[in-house]
Amino acid sequence: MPVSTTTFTDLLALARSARKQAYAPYSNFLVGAALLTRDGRQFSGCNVENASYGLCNCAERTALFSAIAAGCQPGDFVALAVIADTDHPVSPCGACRQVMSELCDDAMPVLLANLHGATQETSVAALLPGSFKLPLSA
Ligand SMILES: O=c1ccn([C@H]2C[C@H](O)[C@@H](CO)O2)c(=O)[nH]1
Ligand SMILES: [Zn+2]
Repeated sequence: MPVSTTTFTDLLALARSARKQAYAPYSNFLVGAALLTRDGRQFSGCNVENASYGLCNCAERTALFSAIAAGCQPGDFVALAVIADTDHPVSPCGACRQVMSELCDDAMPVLLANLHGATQETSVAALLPGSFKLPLSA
Protein backbone atom coordinates (compact mmCIF):
# COMPACT_ATOMS: atom_id res chain seq x y z
CA MET A 1 0.00 0.00 0.00
CA PRO A 2 1.56 3.36 -0.98
CA VAL A 3 2.00 5.83 1.84
CA SER A 4 1.39 9.55 1.41
CA THR A 5 3.70 12.31 2.55
CA THR A 6 1.06 13.35 5.08
CA THR A 7 1.02 9.84 6.52
CA PHE A 8 4.77 9.87 6.94
CA THR A 9 4.63 13.36 8.48
CA ASP A 10 2.08 12.08 11.03
CA LEU A 11 4.07 8.94 11.78
CA LEU A 12 7.26 10.91 12.18
CA ALA A 13 5.58 13.28 14.65
CA LEU A 14 4.43 10.27 16.68
CA ALA A 15 7.92 8.71 16.54
CA ARG A 16 9.47 12.02 17.64
CA SER A 17 7.17 12.18 20.61
CA ALA A 18 7.69 8.48 21.51
CA ARG A 19 11.44 9.10 21.50
CA LYS A 20 11.00 11.28 24.58
CA GLN A 21 9.82 8.19 26.51
CA ALA A 22 13.05 6.29 25.82
CA TYR A 23 14.72 4.67 28.81
CA ALA A 24 18.35 4.84 27.72
CA PRO A 25 20.52 5.61 30.79
CA TYR A 26 23.45 3.57 29.44
CA SER A 27 23.81 4.86 25.89
CA ASN A 28 21.91 8.16 26.28
CA PHE A 29 20.87 7.50 22.68
CA LEU A 30 17.12 8.06 22.50
CA VAL A 31 15.15 6.52 19.62
CA GLY A 32 11.49 6.71 18.69
CA ALA A 33 9.45 4.67 16.23
CA ALA A 34 5.88 4.71 14.95
CA LEU A 35 4.01 2.04 13.04
CA LEU A 36 0.83 2.36 10.97
CA THR A 37 -1.60 -0.55 10.46
CA ARG A 38 -3.80 -1.24 7.43
CA ASP A 39 -6.87 -0.34 9.48
CA GLY A 40 -5.38 3.03 10.45
CA ARG A 41 -4.14 2.33 13.95
CA GLN A 42 -0.81 3.73 15.07
CA PHE A 43 1.62 2.16 17.54
CA SER A 44 4.67 3.90 18.90
CA GLY A 45 7.83 2.63 20.54
CA CYS A 46 11.00 3.82 22.23
CA ASN A 47 14.19 2.04 23.18
CA VAL A 48 14.26 0.46 26.64
CA GLU A 49 17.70 -0.40 27.99
CA ASN A 50 18.87 -2.71 30.73
CA ALA A 51 22.05 -3.13 32.82
CA SER A 52 22.31 -6.52 31.13
CA TYR A 53 23.05 -4.80 27.83
CA GLY A 54 21.93 -7.64 25.59
CA LEU A 55 18.40 -7.14 26.87
CA CYS A 56 18.14 -3.61 25.46
CA ASN A 57 15.11 -3.33 23.20
CA CYS A 58 15.12 -0.94 20.27
CA ALA A 59 12.34 1.52 19.49
CA GLU A 60 11.45 -0.34 16.27
CA ARG A 61 10.92 -3.65 18.09
CA THR A 62 9.01 -1.98 20.92
CA ALA A 63 6.54 -0.56 18.36
CA LEU A 64 6.21 -3.84 16.47
CA PHE A 65 5.88 -5.96 19.61
CA SER A 66 3.30 -3.64 21.14
CA ALA A 67 1.22 -3.90 17.93
CA ILE A 68 1.41 -7.70 18.07
CA ALA A 69 0.52 -7.60 21.77
CA ALA A 70 -2.55 -5.52 20.86
CA GLY A 71 -3.72 -8.24 18.46
CA CYS A 72 -2.14 -7.26 15.14
CA GLN A 73 -0.93 -10.02 12.84
CA PRO A 74 2.17 -10.15 10.63
CA GLY A 75 1.36 -8.29 7.42
CA ASP A 76 -1.08 -5.89 9.10
CA PHE A 77 1.42 -3.04 8.83
CA VAL A 78 1.77 -0.40 6.12
CA ALA A 79 4.59 1.89 7.26
CA LEU A 80 7.20 2.41 9.97
CA ALA A 81 9.02 5.63 10.88
CA VAL A 82 12.14 5.81 13.06
CA ILE A 83 13.89 8.88 14.44
CA ALA A 84 17.02 9.60 16.50
CA ASP A 85 19.52 12.39 17.11
CA THR A 86 21.99 11.37 14.42
CA ASP A 87 23.87 13.25 11.69
CA HIS A 88 22.18 11.15 9.03
CA PRO A 89 18.82 9.37 9.16
CA VAL A 90 19.09 6.63 11.80
CA SER A 91 19.93 3.13 10.58
CA PRO A 92 18.07 0.23 12.24
CA CYS A 93 20.18 -2.53 13.82
CA GLY A 94 20.34 -6.07 12.47
CA ALA A 95 18.00 -7.48 15.11
CA CYS A 96 15.27 -5.00 14.18
CA ARG A 97 15.78 -5.66 10.47
CA GLN A 98 15.26 -9.37 11.11
CA VAL A 99 12.10 -8.72 13.16
CA MET A 100 10.74 -6.34 10.49
CA SER A 101 11.40 -8.96 7.82
CA GLU A 102 9.24 -11.50 9.63
CA LEU A 103 6.39 -9.24 10.71
CA CYS A 104 6.15 -6.83 7.77
CA ASP A 105 5.75 -7.21 4.02
CA ASP A 106 8.97 -6.96 2.02
CA ALA A 107 7.72 -3.87 0.20
CA MET A 108 6.60 -2.03 3.34
CA PRO A 109 8.06 1.48 3.36
CA VAL A 110 10.30 2.48 6.25
CA LEU A 111 11.08 6.14 6.83
CA LEU A 112 14.38 6.80 8.58
CA ALA A 113 14.90 10.26 10.03
CA ASN A 114 16.97 12.42 12.29
CA LEU A 115 15.85 15.24 14.57
CA HIS A 116 17.13 17.86 12.15
CA GLY A 117 14.78 17.08 9.28
CA ALA A 118 16.85 14.65 7.20
CA THR A 119 14.83 11.66 6.00
CA GLN A 120 15.44 8.57 3.91
CA GLU A 121 12.69 6.31 2.63
CA THR A 122 13.59 2.65 2.27
CA SER A 123 11.79 -0.69 2.54
CA VAL A 124 11.92 -3.81 4.67
CA ALA A 125 13.50 -5.86 1.86
CA ALA A 126 16.04 -3.14 1.07
CA LEU A 127 17.07 -3.08 4.74
CA LEU A 128 17.58 -6.85 4.84
CA PRO A 129 17.88 -8.53 1.46
CA GLY A 130 17.74 -12.33 1.49
CA SER A 131 16.46 -12.46 5.05
CA PHE A 132 16.34 -15.71 7.00
CA LYS A 133 12.83 -17.11 7.42
CA LEU A 134 11.57 -20.43 8.76
CA PRO A 135 8.60 -22.07 7.06
CA LEU A 136 5.52 -21.41 9.18
CA SER A 137 3.13 -24.23 9.96
CA ALA A 138 -0.57 -23.42 9.59
O1 LIG B 1 17.70 1.93 15.16
C1 LIG B 1 18.02 1.90 16.37
C2 LIG B 1 19.35 1.91 16.79
C3 LIG B 1 19.61 1.85 18.15
N1 LIG B 1 18.59 1.80 19.04
C4 LIG B 1 18.86 1.80 20.49
C5 LIG B 1 19.38 0.52 21.07
C6 LIG B 1 20.11 1.04 22.30
O2 LIG B 1 19.17 1.28 23.34
C7 LIG B 1 20.65 2.38 21.85
C8 LIG B 1 22.10 2.38 21.45
O3 LIG B 1 22.33 1.41 20.48
O4 LIG B 1 19.84 2.78 20.75
C9 LIG B 1 17.27 1.82 18.63
O5 LIG B 1 16.35 1.81 19.45
N2 LIG B 1 17.03 1.84 17.29
ZN1 LIG C 1 17.28 -2.42 16.64
